[in-house]
Amino acid sequence: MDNSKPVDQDFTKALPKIELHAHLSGSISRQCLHEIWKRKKEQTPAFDLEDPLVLMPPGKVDYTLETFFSTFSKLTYQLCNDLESLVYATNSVLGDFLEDGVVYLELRTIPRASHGITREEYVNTVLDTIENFRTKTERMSVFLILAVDRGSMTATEADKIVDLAIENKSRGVVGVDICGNPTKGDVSIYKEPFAKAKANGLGITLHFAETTASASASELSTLLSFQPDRLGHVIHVPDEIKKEIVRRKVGLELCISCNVHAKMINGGFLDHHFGYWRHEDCPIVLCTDDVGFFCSPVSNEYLLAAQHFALTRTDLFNVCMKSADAIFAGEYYKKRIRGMLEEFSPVIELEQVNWLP
Ligand SMILES: CNc1ncnc2c1ncn2[C@@H]1O[C@H](COP(=O)(O)O)[C@@H](O)[C@H]1O
Repeated sequence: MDNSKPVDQDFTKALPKIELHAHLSGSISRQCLHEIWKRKKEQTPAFDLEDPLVLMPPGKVDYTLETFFSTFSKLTYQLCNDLESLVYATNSVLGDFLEDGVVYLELRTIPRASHGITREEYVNTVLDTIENFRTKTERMSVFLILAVDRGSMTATEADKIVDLAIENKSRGVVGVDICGNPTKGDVSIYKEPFAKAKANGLGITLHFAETTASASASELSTLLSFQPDRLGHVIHVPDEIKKEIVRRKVGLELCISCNVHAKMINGGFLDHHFGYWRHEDCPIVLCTDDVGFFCSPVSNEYLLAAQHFALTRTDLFNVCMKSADAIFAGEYYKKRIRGMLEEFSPVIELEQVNWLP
């Protein structure tokens, strides 16, 4: 790898990347939300919601956790509340990741029941859309993680989500997650459903220590007792727990732009804990979290990491190589990602980057 060449957007876009922590509804672009809004407005002129491009003006990324969570209920979920919109949004999100040079995606979503749509229909629709997408391109492999919303779900509801995940393993559901507003809920109620998920061979990823409110010693040790394969965010982590995470070599899904813009960390990009974790022996996966809000695609997360932590092309390449260890889909896909990276390495030297299908 020629490190005399700078890390630029062309490089980070062409690099075969993986994304493991993208929330479906948070990844919908403003333009796509606008298109869904326009269609609804045409079908029902009395549809009483302001244009997403007004509610989420282009360039706005300063969502605090409070404004962030309320935007889903006030806007996104008002638009993606029918199966046609869900298909449209899912296709748009998949296309955006492909276009950004992602070669392996584990998308996550909370199966929401709404307006006559059951959780089963929601999951089936997303899986149908993914299956249809697979027929159009082989470049990007796509899998699904089903998420439990700690802000609203009971243990029985979490159990139902885990059952749905188990039932749909053969269709590409690879894991389960606990997400939602970290200032709400008691994660210990999900112990049994997550034990069932583990026993049935699903990957476990958990939102972990996102805020001080969700970083008490008891919450973190409860979450670690679920035997997670990966952790998301890992911000407010005491030293003893950091040691345990390293001992277990847990995969870490780090979301630099989200954490900086939402003020989940103190300080700016340079202060992000990527700077700490990159020296530890855990696979690190740079992730977008919610690119629809923070407007930083995966390629830009790699660029930011390079710019703020003085990383070379080889460093980024190595982050990608190691990140493959953290995927849920198994050895075949790990080899596939590593093979794509190996193929990419000489291509970059010759500056013949031409991977789009
Ligand atoms: C700071 N980052 C985050 N922390 C915690 N939960 C998050 C999140 N970003 C997104 N979500 C969760 O994912 C849902 C949207 O996608 P789906 O409707 O499931 O596709 C949000 O409602 C929220 O519960």
